[in-house]
Amino acid sequence: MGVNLAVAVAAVAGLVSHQIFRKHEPTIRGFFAHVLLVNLVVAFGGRILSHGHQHAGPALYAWNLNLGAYLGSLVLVVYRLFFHPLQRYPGPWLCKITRFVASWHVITQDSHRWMMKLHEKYGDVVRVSPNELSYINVSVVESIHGAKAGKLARGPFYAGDPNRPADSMLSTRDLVEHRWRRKGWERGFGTVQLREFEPRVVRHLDTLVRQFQAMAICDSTGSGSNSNSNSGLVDMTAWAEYFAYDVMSDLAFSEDFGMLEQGRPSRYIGSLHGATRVLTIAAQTPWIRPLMNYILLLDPRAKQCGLDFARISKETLDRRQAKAQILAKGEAKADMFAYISAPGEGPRALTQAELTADAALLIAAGAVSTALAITFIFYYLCQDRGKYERLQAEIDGCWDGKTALEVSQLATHAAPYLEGCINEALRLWPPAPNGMQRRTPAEGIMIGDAFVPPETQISVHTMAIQRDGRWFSRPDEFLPERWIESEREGALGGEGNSENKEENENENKKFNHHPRAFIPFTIGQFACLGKTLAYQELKLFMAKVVRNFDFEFAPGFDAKAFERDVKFKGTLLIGPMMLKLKERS
Ligand code: HEM
Repeated sequence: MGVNLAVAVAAVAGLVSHQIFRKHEPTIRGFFAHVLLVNLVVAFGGRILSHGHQHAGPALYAWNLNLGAYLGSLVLVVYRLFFHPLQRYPGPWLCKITRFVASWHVITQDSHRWMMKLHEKYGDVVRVSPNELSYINVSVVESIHGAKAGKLARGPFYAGDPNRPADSMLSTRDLVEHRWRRKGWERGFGTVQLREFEPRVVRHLDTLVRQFQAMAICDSTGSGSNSNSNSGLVDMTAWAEYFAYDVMSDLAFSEDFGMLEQGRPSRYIGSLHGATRVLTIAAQTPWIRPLMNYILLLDPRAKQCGLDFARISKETLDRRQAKAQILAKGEAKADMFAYISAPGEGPRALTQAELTADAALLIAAGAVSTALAITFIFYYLCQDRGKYERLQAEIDGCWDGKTALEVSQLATHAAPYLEGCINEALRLWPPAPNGMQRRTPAEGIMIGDAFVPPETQISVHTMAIQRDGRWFSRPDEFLPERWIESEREGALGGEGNSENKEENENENKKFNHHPRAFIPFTIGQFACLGKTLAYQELKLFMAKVVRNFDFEFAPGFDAKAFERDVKFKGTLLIGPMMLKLKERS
């Protein structure tokens, strides 16, 4: 009886499931409804077949229940492997069945490397989860993220923390809502605003230089100017963070955390780092979200960090709103928040909860990535003295070190090598290395020459495309020269997949690079709003610091281990980078 029933139910369930799911992946609710349906069929069938065996009742029902759940899952597995609309896309079979594999790599914090390996093995498109595709071909970047991707909303990854009182501009998944909220933000990032903000960035750099001078070993004597036995040693990871967070809190809210002055991190950084791991895992795995509160009970530290982060963001907003009167009268300098919170053309005013979410986003989005980029620039420059000296010579030629420093002195034509160094660090280690998840619309979409069904998650994997030898020759090497047109001339044939004449010419350059495969800030409607500000900060930082100091790895610092230990937690996560600094005479 049991085997016959199992076969009959599996066949019926298979047919029904195929009809229900044939166009797209089931939602979690859909899956449970499906298991329930199979259960009903099993229970009903079991009841008929058990007629006359009254005593077997409860045991038989339990058996039916198990069988129903088992068959329901089995049918889903078979469906995902053989009948799913994405079944023809390559990928590990376990990833086709369950999202848990991808989630596991987020838990172990190595998802960026895992994704790169998947692309190496399976090629341009990989089915990384039952309902998710990752791409690395340059020809689809525009369709997924660029001008042609207007209908692609952000994917469920962005739904994030179920406990959050409101969405920030970044976590809003509604296209219309995102568009009008982003307009408010854009006002704070205009050319005029950035010019006004510039002296404030330089002021923080002056504090940093003073602190480094106090730690530096005097160049002329070679002896320490500081009695501390650690004199001359700095942790660039930490100081880059102090700089980036102080700048962002100042530009965003007209106050700074005082990290550069005090030479130690504020609680804000600790709470942000502590809170993001669980949030990233939850973002990756939608079914975990309802369980978030229970998971946090197992990790009280993460829970406390989350609460601290929310509290500090709220306090910052409260202080800023208390100052609003003064700012309105023009007695204090405007900041980004003045623009974001000003009533715009949107259909309604932002709620207090939305403003708090945006306040947290403003500092976190602005500071983390900039700090990472600074550290990686030093990571590569300290491995090659020739590159360090070339950059130093270029900066010496742009700025005398005495007059006020302005970013206009470091424009691309004047300091191309500096820009090349920044681009290479962002190419090799994009702070947000994994793809920016998008969801296909209800009618599905063409990506390249293939139709991708409705409600599928898709993205271009940033780190994998930026390290692909077809788009960047010698892809794992730090070569700032590849961004300087005159130095890209040369004999080496490229390996690029050319699509037109311009790209054929590109292939014959010595350092082949494909501008459309360089997407550290992503592109299109969700592109980074702070890109220009980020270049401004990075250029000013490098000019001030490299003009005044020489750096090398501290004795005993293991550069290979530093790189090997880079992890992913929403953004990259790196360890301390100890450098020895020396003031230039
Ligand atoms: C090297 C530095 C930076 C990098 C590599 C970077 C990268 C990115 C990326 C990849 C995104 C898309 C995120 C997503 O869709 O999930 C993004 C969004 C964003 N970034 Fe940046 N960013 C940097 C610096 C900054 C700075 C200095 C700010 C200033 C506040 C900023 C503000 C934003 C904002 C507001 C968004 C959200 C845009 C939207 O939702 O429409 N970023 N950034």
